[in-house]
Amino acid sequence: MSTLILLRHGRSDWNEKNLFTGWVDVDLIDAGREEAVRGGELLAESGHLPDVVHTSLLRRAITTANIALDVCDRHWIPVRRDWRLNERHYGALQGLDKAATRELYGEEQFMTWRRGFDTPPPPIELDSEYAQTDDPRYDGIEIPRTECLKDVIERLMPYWEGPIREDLDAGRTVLVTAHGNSLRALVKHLDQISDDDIADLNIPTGMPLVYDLGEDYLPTRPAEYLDPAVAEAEAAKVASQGR
Ligand SMILES: O=C(O)[C@@H](CO)OP(=O)(O)O
Repeated sequence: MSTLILLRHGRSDWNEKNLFTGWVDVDLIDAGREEAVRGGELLAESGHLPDVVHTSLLRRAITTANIALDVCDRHWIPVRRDWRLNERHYGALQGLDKAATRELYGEEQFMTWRRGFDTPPPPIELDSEYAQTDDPRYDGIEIPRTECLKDVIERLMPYWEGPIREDLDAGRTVLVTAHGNSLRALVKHLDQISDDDIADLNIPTGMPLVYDLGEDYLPTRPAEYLDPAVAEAEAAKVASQGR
């Protein structure tokens, strides 16, 4: 049996401004740094101390992991980073205001783009200021121009089945610090959630979610947020973005 801890980054500048973010590398705001501190305290208080951390290549996830691990005195553990843990690429929506987008295109289209399983938003123009063209961190990677959740699952699963499982196999407590939609993809797999039902799942910022996994790398019991009341309130805020 092994322990997997999922942690969405703390609140970012664009979460605060209600903008579609995707692969744009925005920073945490102070409240997001505080969430990361609290996340680290919860790890320490609960005794769930990571032996290794996996992060995306985006600053908000990296900084959240650094802060949380510093607080629980695990700043020294090995770090692995991979683009496959990045947020879902939001295509041409990156940089747009969520409420304005909802008003312009209507509730149904807005929710299809935001939470639909297999409908990607329109692709981003390569010369958009919010595209990642020529970003050296993605050298050698075919950068997506847009992604739906199904696409995220496809690019994430090889990383789950490879580097993350390697660490679980070695008996390590694994912390994965990533994003709302890349974690929705992983939770969909772990909790075997249907393509329709995953639309209703929202991951709160900065709150550790702990899984006990069996031999088949699936949960042996329901996963737990380390502060369930705060998790519920924060997930409701994510769900209502754009309203
Ligand atoms: O904008 C984004 O990249 C994501 C996460 O912040 O938003 P949403 O919850 O709307 O998918």
